[in-house]
Amino acid sequence: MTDEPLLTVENLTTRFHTDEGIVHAVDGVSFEVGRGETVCIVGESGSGKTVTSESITKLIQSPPGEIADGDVRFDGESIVGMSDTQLRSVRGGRIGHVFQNPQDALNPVYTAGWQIVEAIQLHRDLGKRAARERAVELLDRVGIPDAPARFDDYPHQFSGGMKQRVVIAMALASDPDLLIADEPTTALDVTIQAQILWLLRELQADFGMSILLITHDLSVVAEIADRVIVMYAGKVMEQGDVYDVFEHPSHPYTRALFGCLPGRGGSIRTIGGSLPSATNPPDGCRFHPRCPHAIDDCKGGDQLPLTPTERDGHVVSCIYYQPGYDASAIVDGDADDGPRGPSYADGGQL
Ligand SMILES: Nc1ncnc2c1ncn2[C@@H]1O[C@H](COP(=O)(O)OP(=O)(O)OP(=O)(O)O)[C@@H](O)[C@H]1O
Ligand code: NI
Repeated sequence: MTDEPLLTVENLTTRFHTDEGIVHAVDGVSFEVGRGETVCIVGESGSGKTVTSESITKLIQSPPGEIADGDVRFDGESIVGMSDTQLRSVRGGRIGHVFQNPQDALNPVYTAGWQIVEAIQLHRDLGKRAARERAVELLDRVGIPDAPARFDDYPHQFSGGMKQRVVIAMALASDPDLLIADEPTTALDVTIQAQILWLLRELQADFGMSILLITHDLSVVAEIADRVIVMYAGKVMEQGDVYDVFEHPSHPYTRALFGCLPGRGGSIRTIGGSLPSATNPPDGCRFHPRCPHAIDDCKGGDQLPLTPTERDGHVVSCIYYQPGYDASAIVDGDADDGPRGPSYADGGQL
């Protein structure tokens, strides 16, 4: 064991080769997830959140996908260089993955209990009886009432929310060190969504695992994240401690996303205009065509590297935070809960 973070993603670059050209889905993304830490990725639809999370365990289908550059290190080992056999023991083993739609993760012809037993036995040398006991324990732990009786039920006998709980139990079956959850609640009713996210938070506290969570629900982010990564058009725009990002959203994009939070709740806001073309992204800052603060200097060169703000670990990729520029132009004059106004409401649809 070292002080190294559990997960280190460095300059991750994932592309898709399509008839329309090369889709630059994830372009030089770097971040870390510490041990026992919960990190949330937020950003509009299409910004590269899923591709980032699926690149971590090389779930990207190739072709058309390709991890063109960068490295992913998990507990000190490079995943990018792993063989398929090594990868299989990491996936669903030390890294659990919960996808958006529980339907896809469960096999309709096997009972819920059987599927969890299988997930347990895949990674642990447990006899049938012990694995069954553990499966019932897990079903109970994820909040399935009357778990011993529900063990023999088939997926269709569970409601959507209960199904997602079963999927989470499956992901926990191998005692993962990292749980990746990609919008685990989008397919569910609003009230159930909150319950599932609270469950994740409780499980994180119990199991001590790290969580990488992708969600559109900013009230959830505020509640459960330790750190937040804001992505836009394949790039990280801002990253920092959850309090810093919520109290001092610094990139104009983050400020736009957070802009219409009723109180501190709400979802990712719809911003005027749309994401740039993924095959032909703009030069300069990827957000400049939609940014009310854009100046000529934002329009050329590469996306700026993430530069520190005055808060520890809070970094932002925006020219206003570079020496010689004045960040107060972005932050001052906006309402406390972020920018509003015509420049963000030009009627564009996402
Ligand atoms: N198999 C694929 N082939 C071509 N392009 C793809 C493929 N998968 C993803 N992309 C593209 O990669 C970019 C990033 O997609 P991604 O699914 O990561 O976005 P996201 O942030 O997860 O969005 P959402 O919030 O809608 O889930 C998009 O431009 C998308 O169209
Ligand atoms: Ni996604």
